Amino acid sequence: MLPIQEAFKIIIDQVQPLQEFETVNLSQAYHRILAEDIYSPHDFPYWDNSAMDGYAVRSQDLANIKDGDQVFLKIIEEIPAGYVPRKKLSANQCARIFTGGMMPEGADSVVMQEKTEREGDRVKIVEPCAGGNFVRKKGSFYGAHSCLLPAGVRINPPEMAILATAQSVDVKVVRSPLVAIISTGDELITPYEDLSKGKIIDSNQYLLHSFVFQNGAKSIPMGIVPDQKDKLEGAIASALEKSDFVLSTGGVSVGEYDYVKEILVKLGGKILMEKVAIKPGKPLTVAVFPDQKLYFGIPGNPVSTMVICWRFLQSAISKLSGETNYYRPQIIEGICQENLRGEEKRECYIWGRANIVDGQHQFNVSRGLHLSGNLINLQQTNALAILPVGVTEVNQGEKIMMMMV
Ligand SMILES: Nc1nc2c(c(=O)[nH]1)N[C@H]1C(S)=C(S)[C@@H](COP(=O)(O)OP(=O)(O)OC[C@H]3O[C@@H](n4cnc5c(N)ncnc54)[C@H](O)[C@@H]3O)O[C@H]1N2
Ligand code: MOO
Ligand SMILES: [Mg+2]
Repeated sequence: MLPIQEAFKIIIDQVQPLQEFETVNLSQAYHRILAEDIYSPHDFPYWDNSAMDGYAVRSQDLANIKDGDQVFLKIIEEIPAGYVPRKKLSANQCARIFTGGMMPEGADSVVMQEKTEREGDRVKIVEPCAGGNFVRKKGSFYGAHSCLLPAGVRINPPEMAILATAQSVDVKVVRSPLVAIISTGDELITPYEDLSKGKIIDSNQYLLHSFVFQNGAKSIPMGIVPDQKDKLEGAIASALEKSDFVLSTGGVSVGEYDYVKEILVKLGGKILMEKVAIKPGKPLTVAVFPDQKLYFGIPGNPVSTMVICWRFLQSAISKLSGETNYYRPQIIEGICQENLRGEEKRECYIWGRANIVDGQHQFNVSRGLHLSGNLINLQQTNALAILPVGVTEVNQGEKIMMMMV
């Protein structure tokens, strides 16, 4: 059995980021991978502006105020946001200004409204004021022509805002990966068919489709393929032709009808792994084809499928997508809330939830049977406790590493 770290490295080293790009409108750029560095001709902020509602002042007029002093400044202009000031401040003058308003010439500071008292066209100020107070200086966040976003990041809400502010309305992104999904098994039916004896509903198709979508790729559903060599060979060949990655579930163990491996070899694939020291998910089979396409033969048990997705496929799809930072998922330390059992030969992943209690992460195991066929108690999982190879017991109150999903 291949250790998990080695399996992960083999997979990741095989994945080559897509080198096909397209340009999309800003409104369509969410969740895509940026394919070029973003620069802007603008300074950020664009101009000196006020961070508060108040009065734009010359700080030297207020510098010497002592306890009990009162200084009156004459208000010569009102500057709402979006208005261009017309007047320059002279000694003992100020301008009424609102948050986001452009600073007038001569002013170097803003006194917030709450620290003032208005008396007609004058304002009374009783506290000294330092230069630069509440002024957002032009270019103080980022200077014009500096790189605002590097290629290879996923465009999430903050990046959407940056693209908008840089006026990058045509965004060069990486083509979305295409991931074909095959469910293998004579026992499988769709959720729309009547459940007849001996059958089982193909839940993996739905799990994988949503997982692929969640990870920013497009799925190509290939449906259910029976355990018949010719049909499976046809489906696998067609999936390889249409997609960047192929994911299938089932048919990778040692049973008489587990045909996936021999078909992969027949179609010219090189098997990179067929048994990984992971529980659940041991018979994970990965093959590479001469055109470098990767095939993931995922064990059919639903929890095994999900754990393989979380442990290996998030990173693989991310790297394929062109994301620079593709290491997933995050692993953090927590305190185990019950006794857990591991194995001598496989790294075990036990599903549950991590919560912060008294500033510390705690791991709570999901109720119900922990078997790789029980997909029901996988719901609302946000963490899997990791018991490394040979750690057969972790007791309540002990530290444990958790994979956050
Ligand atoms: N003699 C041995 N038997 C098994 C071993 C072993 O080492 N020696 N490994 C076990 C482990 S661990 C796993 S995991 C499974 C993996 O089996 P396969 O990948 O070949 O998958 P199948 O046999 O086709 O199915 C396993 C299980 O999952 C159900 N299934 C399959 N596809 C779906 C689907 N699309 N949706 C929902 N459920 C699905 C299927 O009905 C089976 O119950 O092998 C063990 N056996
Ligand atoms: O590895 Mo299997 O996935 O234990 O059920
Ligand atoms: Mg089998």
